[in-house]
Amino acid sequence: MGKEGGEEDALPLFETNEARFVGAYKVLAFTVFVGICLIWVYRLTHMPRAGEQGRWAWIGMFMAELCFGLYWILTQSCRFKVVYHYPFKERLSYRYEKKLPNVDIFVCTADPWMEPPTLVINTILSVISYNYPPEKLSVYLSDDGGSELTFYALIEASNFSKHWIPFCKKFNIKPRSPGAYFAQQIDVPNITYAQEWLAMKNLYEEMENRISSAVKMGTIPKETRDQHKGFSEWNSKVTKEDHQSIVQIIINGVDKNAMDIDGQQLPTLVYMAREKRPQCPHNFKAGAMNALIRVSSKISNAPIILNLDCDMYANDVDTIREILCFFMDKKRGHEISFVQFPQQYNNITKNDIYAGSYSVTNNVELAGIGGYGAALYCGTGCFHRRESLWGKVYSKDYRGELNPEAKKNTDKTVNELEELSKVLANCSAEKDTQWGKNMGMIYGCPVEDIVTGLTIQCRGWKSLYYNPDRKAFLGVGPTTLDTVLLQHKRWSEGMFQIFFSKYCPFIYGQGKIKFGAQMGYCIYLLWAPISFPTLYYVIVPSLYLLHGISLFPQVKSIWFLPFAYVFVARNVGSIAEALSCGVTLKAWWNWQRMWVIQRTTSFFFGFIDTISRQLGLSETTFVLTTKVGTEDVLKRYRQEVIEFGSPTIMLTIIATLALLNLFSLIGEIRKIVLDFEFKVLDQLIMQVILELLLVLINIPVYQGLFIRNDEGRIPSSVLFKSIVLASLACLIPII
Ligand SMILES: O=c1ccn([C@@H]2O[C@H](COP(=O)(O)OP(=O)(O)O[C@H]3O[C@H](CO)[C@@H](O)[C@H](O)[C@H]3O)[C@@H](O)[C@H]2O)c(=O)[nH]1
Ligand SMILES: [Mn+2]
Repeated sequence: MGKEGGEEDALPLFETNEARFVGAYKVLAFTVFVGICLIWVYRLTHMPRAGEQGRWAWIGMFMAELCFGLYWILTQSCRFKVVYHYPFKERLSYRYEKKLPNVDIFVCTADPWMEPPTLVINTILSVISYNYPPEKLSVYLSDDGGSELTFYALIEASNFSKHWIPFCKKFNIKPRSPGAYFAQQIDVPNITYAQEWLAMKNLYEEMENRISSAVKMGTIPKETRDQHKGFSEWNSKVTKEDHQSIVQIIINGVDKNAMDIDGQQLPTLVYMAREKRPQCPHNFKAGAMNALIRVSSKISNAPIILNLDCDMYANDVDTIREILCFFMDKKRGHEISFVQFPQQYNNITKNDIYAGSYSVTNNVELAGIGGYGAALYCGTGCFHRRESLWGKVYSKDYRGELNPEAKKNTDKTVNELEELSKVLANCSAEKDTQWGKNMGMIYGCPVEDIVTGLTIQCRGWKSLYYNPDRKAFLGVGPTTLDTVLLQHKRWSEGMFQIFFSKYCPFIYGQGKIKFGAQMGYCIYLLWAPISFPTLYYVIVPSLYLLHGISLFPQVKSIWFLPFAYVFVARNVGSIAEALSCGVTLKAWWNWQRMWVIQRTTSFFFGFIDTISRQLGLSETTFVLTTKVGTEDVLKRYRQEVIEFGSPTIMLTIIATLALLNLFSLIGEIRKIVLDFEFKVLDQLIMQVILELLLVLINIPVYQGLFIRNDEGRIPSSVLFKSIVLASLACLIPII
């Protein structure tokens, strides 16, 4: 190879390109910015004088538009810096195949009912069969549910993996989550494949049945129980909230007898339920992750860690090799602390009814923040360098070698390792330490991921966002409106809390991360307060319309132009962005509905809860996202019919606002038609258009209120309350 090999060695392992059309976008953004400034000028110069009707409403409109405008500016920096990375995995294999580092994979689960064990083991099976040397792979499951059923499912999965891994490798199948694999249509290339496919499918279904019946009956088959010593950890005293540490090495990868049916070595597989005591705060997922970091350091101690939620199976087989191209690149690799993949779901419907595809967030915003070297850590689908996650500060001399010989505890027996690890999973392991502060995941915030990523970046590390064509991980997206709203409430609340804390990117990150990245973070951190201008815009113009008072310029006025321009340019731009991300126009429309609904409910309550926590009135909680639904609910989801479900306050707000918009639009139309008040139209046209758009967006809400009679409609108690509330609002005297 000689000279050629030398040249080959010098080539980078990945390349980074900037997105096209950024220049054109900047021009468009500039014109919108001018438009926004003109709107502000109009509001200031045309304000009704003291004593005139509508003065206060006008000031409110100005404040709302000021907030929208400033928020829009925040969303620009990331759009100026969108980059895409391309790894060269052939170069990696060519150069480092013999020196590949060990990789630890952490999967977190927290409840066997909301996160069924079959779902969990599908994720485990998808990663245990990665196209990567098995002796270098260790998979850990953290079970915050402390459930014997999950442990049992993991034992079943370990037995199944002995068949599954050879099958995957023999036919090079994708994806390697058996559930997802058998659910897809496949072409059968030959008879051997067909036979083995069928045999494997049966094996999988038998296992699935055993697990579901164990879950249904709440008991574990006696023969399995007798086979594994681990079950002795569960006695009548063990509950989800109160139990000792349990660490069970189910497959010990260093044991030469741990083989699959083809005689190949198996990856290590570990079950962990950290100690939980009512008096000791467990810090939710962050606590689980920190326990995993410590426990794994005793068992496999790999320099690279992949973190996954239990519903996120690996969809590509070569992901580890791709991210190693980033970490092992000679020039830039050593600075990189983590590589984040987008959070994507495999159950998104064609028109994305709950806006769960995050297409624009994933393809544009996150890629753009990544362009500033500060990709956000989003909790799942993220590969970390163990050292930086542990708390190391980046220094210029750091070489970033991923030692392939990292210590594996070959000299200790499984029992010894388990006993050592249990101590590290105890509550006392963190007493008087920096865990949760400067080490591992940060505590005290419902979005531990974002704040942890930020602290890592502020220790000098870079992070990279990677969104490959074939999706690397796929999870289960929410299938009811309730779930979406609760999830977004947790997120908006957690993120606003960061903004308010010492971790505010503009203070904590000052001088440490780029200004563009500081702005990028705030797009999300300010979700909660953006609820106020939105609520204002949804409520006040419609009340004033009812009373025939105009809050916008007339069509004939020159000031009509900036409003019209900003409205059209923003929406055309946003549609173009959406279409370029490959979504349908209807999906874009559905996003607008979710945008209004989330801002007026989830984000609003997120705001209230953040404030009440600041005042010490409530504590941090973590409401798990449900990952299962009844057949009936799933059917409606597939038909893209919104599942309104139970009578919550949030639902009452949604219905009340929708009715208010409807009442004011009907009132106005009535006036125009009955009283021939066409001249009013000229004055009020913008308000009428605003109401019309809101009413059109809310059509599914009216259907849920008045037309539908399935289980997912809006309950009649909510209908009643919202009619009363909206009518009362119409009677409010206007000042
Ligand atoms: O006490 C807990 C609570 C949650 N989890 C796990 O955390 C993950 C995320 O929970 P989920 O209910 O699915 O929340 P999502 O909103 O879907 O999660 C996103 O947002 C969270 C922060 O709000 C991050 O922790 C997640 O990684 C990110 O995927 C799941 O695997 C849970 O099993 C625990 O291990 N322990
Ligand atoms: Mn989730």
